[in-house]
Amino acid sequence: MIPVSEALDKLFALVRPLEVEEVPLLQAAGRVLARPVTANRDQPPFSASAMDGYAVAEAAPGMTFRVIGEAAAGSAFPGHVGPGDAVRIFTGAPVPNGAKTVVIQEDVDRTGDQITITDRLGAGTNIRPHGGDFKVGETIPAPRRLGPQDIALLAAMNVAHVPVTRRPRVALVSTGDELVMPGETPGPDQIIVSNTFGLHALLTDLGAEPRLLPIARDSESALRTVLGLVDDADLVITIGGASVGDHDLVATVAESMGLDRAFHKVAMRPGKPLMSGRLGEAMMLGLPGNPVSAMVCGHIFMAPVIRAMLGLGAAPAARETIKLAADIGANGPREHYMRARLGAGGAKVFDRQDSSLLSVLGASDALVVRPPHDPARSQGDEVEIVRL
Ligand SMILES: Nc1nc2c(c(=O)[nH]1)N[C@H]1C(S)=C(S)[C@@H](COP(=O)(O)OP(=O)(O)OC[C@H]3O[C@@H](n4cnc5c(N)ncnc54)[C@H](O)[C@@H]3O)O[C@H]1N2
Ligand code: MOO
Repeated sequence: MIPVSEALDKLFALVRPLEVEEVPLLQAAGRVLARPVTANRDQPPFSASAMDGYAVAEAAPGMTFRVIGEAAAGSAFPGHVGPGDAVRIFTGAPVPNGAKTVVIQEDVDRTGDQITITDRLGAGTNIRPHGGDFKVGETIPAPRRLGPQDIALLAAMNVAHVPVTRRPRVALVSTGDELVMPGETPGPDQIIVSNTFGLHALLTDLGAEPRLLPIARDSESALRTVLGLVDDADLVITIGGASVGDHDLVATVAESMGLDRAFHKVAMRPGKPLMSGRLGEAMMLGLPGNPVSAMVCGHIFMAPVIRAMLGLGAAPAARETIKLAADIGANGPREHYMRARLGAGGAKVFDRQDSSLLSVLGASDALVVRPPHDPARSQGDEVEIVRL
């Protein structure tokens, strides 16, 4: 058995970077920007009014002006604003030549084409300077996962096609005679595939492209057939059949198909029978079948691998330090990822930690990470957590 940190290093060494593709802006949300993108225009491209009102050269309470024209968003006033002139202006309109300030209409009395500034004059010019948001040559740095705000900025920069890292294609293979799909009617000794769907959701969240392959029954030939369907996947994830039982065939079959194994078994709880290697053109990750073990391995190993494939760097799941809300006992020889709920008093570790309990995992929002042989800890002690 190797420690979690060593397993992660071996996984990162197996990752091959993915190509860059250009996608239309509307498809870029959630994708990873692969190259810095540069603005090829200034925003705003002219000094613009921030308010509806009157553009003048100089403003003070009591001053009067003659309105000589109008500037609206999309149609500038072509002339010059001299002393005594005012141009009716609307938010977003180019500020006309000669105007130095915009007086908001609430601070003006108007009669015909004559305006008088009242004594309520507010502070500031109400003018957004040319290039005040961004200028030609300013960049959005890469790599970064593009959120809605980035998409708005890219649009303003007039970037219609965005260079992003291709989504990793991930094949999910469930193994076991006992498994049926959600919605089916299970036999008396069958259960429903669960963690495969949880991993599918996690992969979608991470920006990967997951595919469910048919469930592989517990025979070498069935598993070989399903593994033969992985096609062009970048990552093949098997679930179950990773341990030492007579029906745990994943290592045997994958090796017979050419798996170049990097490791099998990690000193962690849950997740001990994890295995990985390269299988043809794909990277393979063999997860334990116990539902919580598979999901914990999803967060601790699969998610960092997907981020590395996307070019976001080779880093373990982010940890934070937080206080314990109640005492916990000593840990054994494996790094333990304990299901816990965060609250005002800190992290409360659940009493029941069996790796089959999806209801406990569902009630958890963090994993408290206990180093091997960590002694008993008391309420108020600081521990490391990984948020779920
Ligand atoms: N003698 C030993 N027995 C076990 C050991 C060991 O070291 N010595 N390790 C235990 C640990 S730890 C784990 S974790 C499990 C992992 O076993 P497998 O990866 O071989 O998983 P299975 O035996 O196929 O399944 C375990 C459990 O999970 C259920 N399962 C499997 N796939 C799914 C799925 N996609 N969705 C929902 N549930 C699934 C399966 O029905 C079993 O109940 O081995 C221990 N045993
Ligand atoms: O490692 Mo197993 O994953 O403890 O249940």
